[in-house]
Amino acid sequence: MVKAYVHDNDASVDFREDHDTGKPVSLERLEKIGLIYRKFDTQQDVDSFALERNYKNRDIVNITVDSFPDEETMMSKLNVFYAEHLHEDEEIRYCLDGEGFFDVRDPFNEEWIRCRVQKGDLLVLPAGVYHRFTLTSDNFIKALRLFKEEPKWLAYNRPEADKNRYRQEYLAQVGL
Ligand SMILES: CSCCC(=O)/C(O)=C/O
Ligand SMILES: [Fe+2]
Repeated sequence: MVKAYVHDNDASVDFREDHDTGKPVSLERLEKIGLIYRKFDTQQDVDSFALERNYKNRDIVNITVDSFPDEETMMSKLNVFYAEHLHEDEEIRYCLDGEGFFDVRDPFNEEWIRCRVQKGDLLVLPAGVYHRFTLTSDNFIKALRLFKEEPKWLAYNRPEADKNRYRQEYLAQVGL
């Protein structure tokens, strides 16, 4: 079961730390904002789930200190992932090893909901949801990224993306 909780918004502490307010977030609340969570132990289960949802492409990312030539390059990549953004396609992320934090902005009250994904955790992020990603203090994740269309990573940052068509559609879908 994924651990999800309200983020404490403490910008004075490294974003890879837990930032746990102690306020848990239920799967029902995640579903209300359009997220789907599944725990899958086998690749076959992931493949069937992806096929049901018409996913065509995938890649594997390994993000760790060794993936970068130096600390500065790593931090600049992490800062890109940590900027609040949306994508125009629904996307699946499945944790193969290590762990990471997906923070998802609750559109009803603007709280950040932090999901700690670990081996076997799968998240579906709907198109248009504002979110960000970071490694944890372990500095390692191996993740399968599944794409409905081409395997490209195009991020649209807030606030410019507020007027994006997919943002508007997302808000309508969740009832706002
Ligand atoms: C662990 S997957 C890499 C991050 C990513 O794909 C994403 O969409 C971050 O927002
Ligand atoms: Fe993203």
